[in-house]
This record gives sequence, structure tokens and C-alpha cells, in this order.
Amino acid sequence: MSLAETKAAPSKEARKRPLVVMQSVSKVFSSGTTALSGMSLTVESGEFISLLGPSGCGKSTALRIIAGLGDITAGKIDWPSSRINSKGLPEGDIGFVFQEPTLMPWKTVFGNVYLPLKLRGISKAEARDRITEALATVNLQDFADAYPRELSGGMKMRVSIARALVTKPKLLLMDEPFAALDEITRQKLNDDVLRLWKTTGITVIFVTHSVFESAYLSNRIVVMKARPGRVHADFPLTTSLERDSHYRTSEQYRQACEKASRSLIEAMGGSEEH
Ligand SMILES: Nc1ncnc2c1ncn2[C@@H]1O[C@H](COP(=O)(O)OP(=O)(O)OP(=O)(O)O)[C@@H](O)[C@H]1O
Repeated sequence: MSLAETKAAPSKEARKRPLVVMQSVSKVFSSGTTALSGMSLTVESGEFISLLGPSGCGKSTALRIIAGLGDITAGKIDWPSSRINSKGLPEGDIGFVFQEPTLMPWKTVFGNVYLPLKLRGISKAEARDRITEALATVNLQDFADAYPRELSGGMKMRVSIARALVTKPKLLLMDEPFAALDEITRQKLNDDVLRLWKTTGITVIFVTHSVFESAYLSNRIVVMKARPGRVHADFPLTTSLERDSHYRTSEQYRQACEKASRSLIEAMGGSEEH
């Protein structure tokens, strides 16, 4: 290895830096609702984390804080691998996919995916290759000129994912992205997201109510407890199997679902006998 290469390579320490470190974060809204209290979470590069929890336990609030979209009442949040702007927020390293695709109906697929680049002052000509690449990642390369009204619910969500990916973020935050879709479409999109995770090396935090979805997708599950929201359990999920249709019917998947389900029931204050 030449000296130049030695210098260019990130140090071992830099490579190992986490993407997000939340330390005892609390969030109280002006209404007086305490959405989070003492939430700590460290997100390492390359992880696929499912944030699983009952309705109203603060999953979306936590995700928005991780995205730098909401201020915190107490505690500390840091993005050790990101460039931090003058407001103390990470710049450009985070993509966000919401529950609704939130596409502009008057713009084509291309125009919708262009938006984050346009906001950064990048011309359409400069952006073209990146948009084409992002659309190809979600298998929509042939739909660049289509309008949202011409797409199915699943395709609209894939456009939304392409829009989140076009800036090449290190971290992809997904807030119950497939909750409104039918089961078969949801399973297909689960496979798309897994393929994306494996091929790009992106880190994913995926909010879901679904034990089955979390057990299928993630290599780490963080279960949240409600009122106020905080981490109840945090465990890795490893499997020797490829996550595909065979995995869905395997004993390993059944056990993963059981573990996540048990933890969720505990977080909700119940017991298995209930
Ligand atoms: N902007 C806001 N102002 C006041 N209270 C809010 C606001 N956003 C969320 N909350 C409250 O904070 C708590 C946590 O909400 P949040 O949406 O983060 O939970 P969640 O786990 O994502 O819920 P769900 O699974 O139903 O989407 C809830 O009690 C909610 O009503």
C-alpha cells in the first residue's frame, strides 16, 4: 500500500464510530405530554434496527429526533460520523421515509425524486444520473415519466424510498413505511429493503408495530415501552438462513417472532397468560 493510500484510508477508530448516540434523551411537548424519558440508544454503522413498540410509545418522536427534526428537552444526542452544521445538526447523511409516500401529484416520478437534490441547488442535468440510479435501486427505472396517480400504493412507496436514497445517506430512517399496504405488497417491499440494505451497506432504523416484520427484517430489535417512551429491551437477531420465503416458514423465524412478541407483551405491561 502506498503512503497516499495509507493516508486516504479512514482510521480504524473512524470506521468504528457509531452513527448516532442518544444518551438519556427526554422529550416533553408543549402540551405537557412526555413522549420520551431517559431514552438511550447507540446506532452502529451497518445495523438494521427495528424500533418496535405499542402505539403512542414515542417511536416516531425518537425517529424524528434521530433525524435532527425535533429538539430534545433533556439528555444528549450526537452523530459522531456526520458533518455537523452550525445548528448542531447532522448534514445530509440521513434519509427519511414516512408512513405516507407524500409525493407531489403534479410532478413526475423523476421530479419527485429530484426534490432533495433541487433543494441543495443541484441542477436537473447534474442530478439525472443519481436519480436514475436511485430509481433502479427500487426497480422503477422504467417509470421516471409516470405521475403518482398512475402508480400502485407499493410503487408510490418505492418512489418515496428512492427520494430518500438519492442523496446517498448513510442512515435510512423508515417510519412504519408499509403499514398501509396489503400483506403481499408489504412482503415484497420488505424484500426490496433487505436487498437494498445488503447491497448498499446502508444503516436502517425501521419503526414498526409488527413483530413479524421486525423479526423478518432486522439484525437488532429495540423494544420500546410507553408512558413515557423508553427502551424496554434491546437484543440482536441472528440467523444462519437467508431471509427469504423459506425463512418465513422456518423454526428460526418462529423463534425470533416469539422472542420479539414476548418482549412486546412485557413492554405493554402484560404477561403471556393474558
Ligand atoms: N407534536 C406533538 N405534540 C404533542 N404531543 C405529541 C406530538 N407528537 C406526538 N405526541 C404525543 O407523544 C406521544 C408519542 O407519540 P409518537 O407519535 O412518537 O408515538 P408512536 O409510538 O410513534 O405512535 P404510533 O405507533 O401510534 O405512530 C403520544 O402520546 C403522542 O400523542
